[in-house]
Amino acid sequence: MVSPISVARPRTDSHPEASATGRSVGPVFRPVPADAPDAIDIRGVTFRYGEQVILDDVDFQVGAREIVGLIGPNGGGKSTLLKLILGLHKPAAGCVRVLGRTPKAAARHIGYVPQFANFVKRFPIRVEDVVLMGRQGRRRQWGPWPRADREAIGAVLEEVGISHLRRRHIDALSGGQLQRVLIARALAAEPQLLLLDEPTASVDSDGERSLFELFNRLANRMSVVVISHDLGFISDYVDRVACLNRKMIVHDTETLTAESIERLYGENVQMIHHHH
Ligand SMILES: Nc1ncnc2c1ncn2[C@@H]1O[C@H](COP(=O)(O)OP(=O)(O)OP(=O)(O)O)[C@@H](O)[C@H]1O
Repeated sequence: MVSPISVARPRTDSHPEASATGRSVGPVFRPVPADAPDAIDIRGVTFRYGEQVILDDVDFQVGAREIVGLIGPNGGGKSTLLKLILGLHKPAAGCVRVLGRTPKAAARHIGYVPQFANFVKRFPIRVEDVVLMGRQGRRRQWGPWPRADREAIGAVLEEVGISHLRRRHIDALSGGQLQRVLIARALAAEPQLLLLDEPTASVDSDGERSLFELFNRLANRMSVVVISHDLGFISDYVDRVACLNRKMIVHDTETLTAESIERLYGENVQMIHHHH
């Protein structure tokens, strides 16, 4: 018999006023309008670096307030797919729509947490300065940050659990703390769609669980796509798992099994390690 990896996808922070969709009520819960566009609608997308086909006729949809895990072997094209959603790459064929618009038009409503290895720590700046950077796209004038922005990031720091680090310089942070700072920076933009590229790569397993709980909570008010190599965690906290290895296969987590993953990739995704 084939055993499912997980069937439990509880929403954290559940509340008696949970909506008809079964979603729990988060801090700034608003019902999903019936006509809300998909957060991501990718159809027939092909992308190449030179001659190398990285994405081959990929379809991928993510609904409003859905949380989707994106898995697949190293080099399978996961980061490339996020870059297409961000409008940093253009497809050779097919169509990418984000929040009902072109990626470029949607960009300021997308929060992006890049792979940790890409972040240079040696800037002489504090946590709050990094997080305030996330407000830049909403800014109307230069000069000191208005009080409203400082208050907004106070709420974000609290939500991400790093209020106590607000005045700390970033080169004094642990990997897990810095990861939370980057998540807070993305949330400071008040995104409708949050993209996270391996946000738990440098975090221990307690930290990883608490980050996945946070992502699950955030999906009460935004759509979330999280890349991870850790199937055990991911399947506990997401609505669906999408498997990408040049081609895309999307599962409901209730039908995803270790055997089906192995069949698709010829190996256990949990055993794939990152080499950055
Ligand atoms: N700028 C680039 N120029 C050429 N090839 C690239 C470039 N960036 C990535 N690639 C190649 O594209 C393929 C897909 O890379 P991508 O980073 O999207 O994979 P991934 O699934 O995110 O992998 P990982 O799990 O290792 O992060 C890889 O073969 C990679 O070497």
